[in-house]
Amino acid sequence: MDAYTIPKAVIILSGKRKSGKDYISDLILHRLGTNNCAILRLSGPLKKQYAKDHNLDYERLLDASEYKEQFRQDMICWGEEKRNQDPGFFCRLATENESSQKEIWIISDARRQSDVEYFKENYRKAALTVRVHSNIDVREQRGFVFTQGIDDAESECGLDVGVDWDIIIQNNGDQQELDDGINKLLELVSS
Ligand SMILES: Nc1ncnc2c1ncn2[C@@H]1O[C@H](COP(=O)(O)OP(=O)(O)OP(=O)(O)O)[C@@H](O)[C@H]1O
Repeated sequence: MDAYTIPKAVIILSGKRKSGKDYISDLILHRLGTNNCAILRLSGPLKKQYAKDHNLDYERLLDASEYKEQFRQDMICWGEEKRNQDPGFFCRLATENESSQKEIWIISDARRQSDVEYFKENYRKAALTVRVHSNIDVREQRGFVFTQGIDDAESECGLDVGVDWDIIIQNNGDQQELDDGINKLLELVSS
């Protein structure tokens, strides 16, 4: 087993659409360095595993093609089924690739209670939960448009309540406030 298969820190990011999860994941990665740290996406392995199980072209499922649209609904159902059988299924897949050899993981897209529980249960001492918060008007300036069926679904609202976040990062366009949040997080990572 590789020395870093057990990470030193697992930074679990959650936030609404266009709150800045990807943006902040990149900032954290930049601060910690790619030698030590990697971004792991929970949404990535779903398509990969679906393609594998159904003998489909993974690359074509990733782009904005008709091909993907043909399978979208079935892929969503398949994902739900897998998660119902095994809530940690996609979390486990996301942490089984080369990136997970790094000693610090940034999970950039936790969406459900079961995602947070998975990492807290499996990496109890290393897990740090982070909520990225942006006001609705700021999110709208970044292109957010409320979409029924997405923004009122579990995948968007599952973590609105019920988690005692270790850190809440405010990402409302004030650089100092954002830096303060990230600095506080990095202090926890190194403590
Ligand atoms: N502090 C910031 N300064 C400048 N641009 C920002 C900042 N935060 C976010 N953005 C920009 O806002 C847009 C949305 O951010 P991002 O993609 O990180 O959000 P997200 O939470 O990952 O969204 P989604 O859930 O839709 O993937 C991006 O273009 C990003 O570059």
